[in-house]
Amino acid sequence: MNAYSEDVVAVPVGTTLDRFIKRQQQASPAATGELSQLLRDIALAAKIVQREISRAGLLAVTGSFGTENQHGEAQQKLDVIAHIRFLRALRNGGEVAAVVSEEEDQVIHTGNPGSKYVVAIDPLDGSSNIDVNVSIGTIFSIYRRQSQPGTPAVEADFLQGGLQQVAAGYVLYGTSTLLVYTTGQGVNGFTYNSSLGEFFLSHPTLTTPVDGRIYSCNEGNIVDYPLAIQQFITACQQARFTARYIGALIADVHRNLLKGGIYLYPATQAAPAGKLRLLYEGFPMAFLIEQAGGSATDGQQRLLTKPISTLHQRTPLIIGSTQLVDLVTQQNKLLL
Ligand SMILES: O=P(O)(O)OC[C@H]1O[C@](O)(COP(=O)(O)O)[C@@H](O)[C@@H]1O
Ligand SMILES: [Mg+2]
Ligand SMILES: [Mg+2]
Repeated sequence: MNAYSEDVVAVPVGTTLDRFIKRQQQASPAATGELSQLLRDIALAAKIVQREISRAGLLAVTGSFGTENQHGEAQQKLDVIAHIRFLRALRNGGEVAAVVSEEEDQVIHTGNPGSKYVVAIDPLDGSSNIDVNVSIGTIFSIYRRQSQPGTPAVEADFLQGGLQQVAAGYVLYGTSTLLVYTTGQGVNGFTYNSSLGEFFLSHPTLTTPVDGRIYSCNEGNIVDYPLAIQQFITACQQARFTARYIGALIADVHRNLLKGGIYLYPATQAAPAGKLRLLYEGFPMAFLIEQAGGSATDGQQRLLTKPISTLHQRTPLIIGSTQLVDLVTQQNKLLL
C-alpha cells in the first residue's frame, strides 16, 4: 500500500506541493515519477475546479444539469463540470489509463493504455450544498493497475480492494481550498493560495485524536438506523457531545479528523446497503483516516478489508476517532 519508500520526508510548512512531491519521490529509490506527475495533475484540476466553484453564482453554473447519474441522483451542473475537468486533466497528464467516476456508469478509458495507474473519483462530494454556498469537495483514489500496461485497463483494476490503494485524498472547497492526501506514509494538507496559483504545505503529518466529542450524522434518518447506532447517538446526546453535520462527507470527516469525532452514515430503509460508494468515497476516506491514526468500518468490519465486487457498490460508513468507531462498531455487532 506504500507507493514511496519508508523514509518520511520532514518538510517545512510553506513548502509548495510541487517541492513536497519532489522530495517524497527523491526519498524513494523505486519511484519513477509517474505517481508524482499524477498527483500534480490532480492538483491542477483542483485549481481549475476551485476557480469554477468560486464564481459559480456569477456564471450561473449552479442548479441541476437536467440529467441523472446511474445512482438516480440529479446531476448538478458543477458535478458535471468537475467530472469533465478532472477527466481532462487526468487524460492530458498521460499517467492514468482509466477512470471510474461517480458521474458515469462505465470505466472511462483515457487513451493512455500504456499508463500503470487507474483513478476512482467523486468529482463533487456534497452536491446538495452547491447551491447554498456550503463546503463541498472532490475525493480521489489511485491504484496501480493489475492488467498489463499497453492493454486496455479493466474493471478488475478498480476492484482490487481498499488495501491496494497506492494513494488517496480529497480537495475541500471551503473557507479555503485544501488538498489533503496520503501515499501510505501519513497524511499531509496543502492550502491553495489562488493569487500565487500554488498549494502550500499547511497541515504537515496530520493525526486525529483517538477520542472526541463531536458526532456527525443525518439525524433526520435516525428512526431508520440500526438499534446500536440509535443508542450510540442517544448516548452522545446524553454526554452532551456536539452535533455537527455539514452534509458533505469530506467536510464532516475533515473537521472531525482535526478535532476528534465520528461521522456515521449507516444503512437506512431508503439505502439498506448504505448511501455512500465504497470505491470513491469509503475506501479513500478510510485509507486517509487510518493513516492519520483513526478508524473506519461499515458497522461490522474494517472498511479497507471489505470485499468489493462492483464499481458503484454502496456501503454503510462509520469513520473517525478510533475509540468512538470501535465502541459503536462493537455495540452494532452485538445487536445484529
Ligand atoms: O443528504 P444526506 O442523506 O444526509 O447525505 C449527505 C451525504 O451524501 C453525500 O452528499 C454523498 O456524496 P455526493 O454528494 O458525492 O453524492 C455525502 O457527501 C454526504 O455526507
Ligand atoms: Mg460523495
Ligand atoms: Mg459526488
